[in-house]
Amino acid sequence: MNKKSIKDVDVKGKRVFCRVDFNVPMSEGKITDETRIQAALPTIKYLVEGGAKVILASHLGRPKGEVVEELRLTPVAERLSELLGKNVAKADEAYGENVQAKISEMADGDVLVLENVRFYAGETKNDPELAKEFAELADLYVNDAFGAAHRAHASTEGVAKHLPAVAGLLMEKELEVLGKALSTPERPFTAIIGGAKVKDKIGVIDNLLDKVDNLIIGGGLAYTFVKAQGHEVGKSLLEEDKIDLAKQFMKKAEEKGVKFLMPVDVVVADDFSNDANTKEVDIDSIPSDWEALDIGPKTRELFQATIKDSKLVIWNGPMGVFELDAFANGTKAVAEALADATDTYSVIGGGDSAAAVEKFGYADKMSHISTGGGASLEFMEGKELPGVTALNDK
Ligand SMILES: Nc1ncnc2c1ncn2[C@@H]1O[C@H](COP(=O)(O)OP(=O)(O)OP(=O)(O)O)[C@@H](O)[C@H]1O
Ligand SMILES: O=C(O)[C@H](O)COP(=O)(O)O
Repeated sequence: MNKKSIKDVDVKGKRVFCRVDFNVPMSEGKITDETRIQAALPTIKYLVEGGAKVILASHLGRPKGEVVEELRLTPVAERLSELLGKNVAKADEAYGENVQAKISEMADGDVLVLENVRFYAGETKNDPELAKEFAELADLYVNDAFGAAHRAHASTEGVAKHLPAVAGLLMEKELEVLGKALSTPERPFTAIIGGAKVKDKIGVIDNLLDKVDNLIIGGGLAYTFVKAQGHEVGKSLLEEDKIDLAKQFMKKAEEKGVKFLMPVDVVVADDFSNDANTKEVDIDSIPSDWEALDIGPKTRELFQATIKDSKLVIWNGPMGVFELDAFANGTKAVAEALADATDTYSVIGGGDSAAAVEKFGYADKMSHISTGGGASLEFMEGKELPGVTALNDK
């Protein structure tokens, strides 16, 4: 990585404004998945042990510039305190006099969690005044929020203009793993792209076609490709305006010598529910009033065999509606194959695929699960991440 990290600077006695991604799923005031808090611990511990005054900033949800009681970071600060085994202070604001006063009382190694930065309208607008307010609080800026690095916001980008700005350990690891995978991949290199819409994956498919040996397409977006191949898709997800693009992608794959793998059979249902009537059909036999909600058994085998023969696999997006048990087998089969393929370096591109791997109990068998959904997708598209660009070069 050509950006400075916390290992390149002295943190002792410094007030450190550390942007983390504590955007965790919550239900009735309880954290339902603390992966992102766990993922931020190495940097927080490094700063604590290094004698910094650790000021943590994060967003939670999308409160749109207003205080939303359910989106306060208080439960996160409480959980962090348990995980660190030490007192963690919490501010009810993210800058200003009260926060300054709290910081002035901090001893080296103390931790303070600021309030949700998205309670201020200036955050998502990347307001320079808000960025300056954040900078006023600290001597050093650390960005460990890989999950929010694709956002040019005041706490992810603007603040870096006013302070020495370096990456945290999670940020560094994410960039190293994803960067290495895309620049010097071990081969055969396979990308598995699923999820709901072609529209969301155009950039990533286009960029990966320049890099991979095999491209596997599954999930709801596959049916636009199936239609482009000339098959009927019934009531399956279809983006009519992307059929031509799907054809172009298949042509590009052929020109580049990329093996393009699509579902050869599917599980169709007469309703979008666990109780629907279902059947397995070949890809050229989707009934007109049924929808394909998962890949079928032959496809599972085909995809699993390709995974087994790969040295590196990047996976983004489920193969079917994995939230419903009746349509989870395809996604489960991919997760299982990755878990079994001990010689294969497996990179899970965050979001729903990460949730699926967790759900099926294979998380600890994966080589790397990214904490970024949108961020990892933009990285795989080859886009610059503003939160990374803003950091100081080595
Ligand atoms: N065949 C299908 N028909 C309808 N929906 C599907 C199908 N296959 C998968 N999905 C749905 O796609 C959704 C996931 O796609 P989406 O593009 O939102 O997430 P993702 O690809 O994991 O991206 P992110 O990383 O941003 O979460 C899931 O909710 C899943 O149920
Ligand atoms: O959950 C995420 O992907 C990140 O925390 C970014 O959140 P956002 O999409 O609300 O900016």
